[in-house]
Amino acid sequence: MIGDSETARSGVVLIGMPGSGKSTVGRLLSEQTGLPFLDTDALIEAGESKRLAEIIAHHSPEGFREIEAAYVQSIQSAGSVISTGGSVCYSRDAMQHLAGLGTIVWLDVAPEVLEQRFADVFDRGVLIEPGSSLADLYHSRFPLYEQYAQIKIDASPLTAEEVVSQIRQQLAL
Ligand SMILES: Nc1ncnc2c1ncn2[C@@H]1O[C@H](COP(=O)(O)OP(=O)(O)OP(=O)(O)O)[C@@H](O)[C@H]1O
Ligand SMILES: O=C(O)C1=C[C@@H](O)[C@@H](O)[C@H](O)C1
Ligand SMILES: [Mg+2]
Repeated sequence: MIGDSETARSGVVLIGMPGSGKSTVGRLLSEQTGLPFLDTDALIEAGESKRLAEIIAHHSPEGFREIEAAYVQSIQSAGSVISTGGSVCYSRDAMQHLAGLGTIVWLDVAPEVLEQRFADVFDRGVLIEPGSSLADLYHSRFPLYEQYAQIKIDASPLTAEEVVSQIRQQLAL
């Protein structure tokens, strides 16, 4: 667990698997609290003028991770709600930077639930080895999300509104 300064406490950084609800919950939390909202996937797409799936298709997984880490480390907005991409957990530097911008909240959603949320994980542009399942990805990323999270929400049985409510309760927002 890293990042515990006063500045870090003023914002919220959502991490977790693709489809765990980071963008949905982040937008709702921003609407309810009035904190500005930033989605790192949108930041990358705007900066590269391409859709994520296209960017991923044109780079190696390591290449995409470097691009993502550079965009994330360019963010200066402490005190915002920041929804990240699921793969940001691979960059220690990016995670350390995020820890300086807000409390890191992990939306933990079981792979069986994630599978119901999108038909084809490969269409979505996720960094997953061909032949691997969402469950494989979940288990390989679990220790990374766990390492960086300051708060973990067991979000599998919750609606997006309930997740927002738990975050607001835990952070007194
Ligand atoms: N708590 C929830 N319960 C049910 N469905 C949800 C919940 N949160 C999000 N969803 C739905 O799951 C899908 C994925 O959500 P979302 O795009 O917010 O995930 P994400 O974590 O931002 O994914 P990515 O890492 O790909 O950006 C959307 O269709 C959204 O409406
Ligand atoms: O979990 C992942 O591997 C990804 C999730 C998306 O949010 C994007 O950041 C990108 O498509 C990779
Ligand atoms: Mg998202």
